[in-house]
This record gives sequence, structure tokens and C-alpha cells, in this order.
Amino acid sequence: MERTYIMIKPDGVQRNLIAPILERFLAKGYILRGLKFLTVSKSLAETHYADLSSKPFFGALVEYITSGPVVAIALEGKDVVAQGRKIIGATNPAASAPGTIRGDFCIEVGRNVIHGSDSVESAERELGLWFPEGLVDNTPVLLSQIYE
Ligand SMILES: Nc1ncnc2c1ncn2[C@@H]1O[C@@H]2COP(=O)(O)O[C@H]2[C@H]1O
Repeated sequence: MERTYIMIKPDGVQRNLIAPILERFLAKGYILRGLKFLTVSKSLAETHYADLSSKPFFGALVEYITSGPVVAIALEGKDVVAQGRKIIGATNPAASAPGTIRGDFCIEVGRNVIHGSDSVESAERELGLWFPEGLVDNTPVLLSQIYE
């Protein structure tokens, strides 16, 4: 089974969107393998977004992610990286379809409420970074009601 890293960003937390955002992934059938509420250090934010370090918005991005607590989430499921990104919507909320998290809950790319890994490789790297202690064993009893 594939795994992905999802993060509810400080604006999502401040705007009381933790429950509605989590609901979308869990109601879909993805399995929760990690869940943490934490304040992000500058070094963790910089490491997480290292690929974007040359972008002009990098400083603002690090400031945004460290501006308040975030919710770190590990999910497992069939094709969860790509399907999870469909649930999240396009990076820029202006281009996100209604019905997606960003399409429904935010307006600007610099306040886009949620992060989701963009590939299986990024997911494994990010999960290692945010959940160095490993994930939680959590196999639903009724897995046969989600997968045939
Ligand atoms: N043009 C931009 N201006 C400001 N922030 C951006 C821009 N493009 C991407 N980002 C941020 O960089 C983040 C990288 O991945 P995320 O999915 O976390 O969501 C993205 C946005 O929060």
C-alpha cells in the first residue's frame, strides 16, 4: 500500500479547518497511520521545502509554515499520493476546482491551507522527516469493505 504525507498548514488550523479537512480523507477510505499537532521549527520547514529554496517566495513560505502550529498526517491507501492530490486540488486555489479542499477553503497560493506530497518518493522523504519515530499500525478490521 502507498503512503503519503499531508499537512494542514497554520492558516488551516487557525481557520478551524482541521476536522473538515481530515474528514475528506478518512471518509474516502484512506487509513490514518500518523497524526500530530506541532509547532514547526525553521530548520524543519527549510528541510521540508528544500527543493524550493531558490524560489523568490521561499522566505515567505518558511515564515508562513512556522507562523503557528500545523497538523502532520500520514495516510495509507491505494494510489493515495495522486488521489490525495486530487482531493486537495491545484497548488494555486484560483485554479482549484470547487469540491477540492483548496477550491472550497482558500483563495491565495501563499495561504493554501494544506500540503500533500507530490510523488511517492517525496512522500517517503517527507514521512521520514515528520514521523522519524515511524508510523502507527492501524489496519481497519473492515478493510474488505474498502477494497475488493
Ligand atoms: N508563487 C507562489 N507564491 C507563494 N507561495 C507559493 C507559490 N507557489 C507555491 N507556493 C507555496 O509553496 C508550497 C509548495 O508546496 P505546497 O503544496 O505546500 O504549497 C505551496 C504554496 O504554499
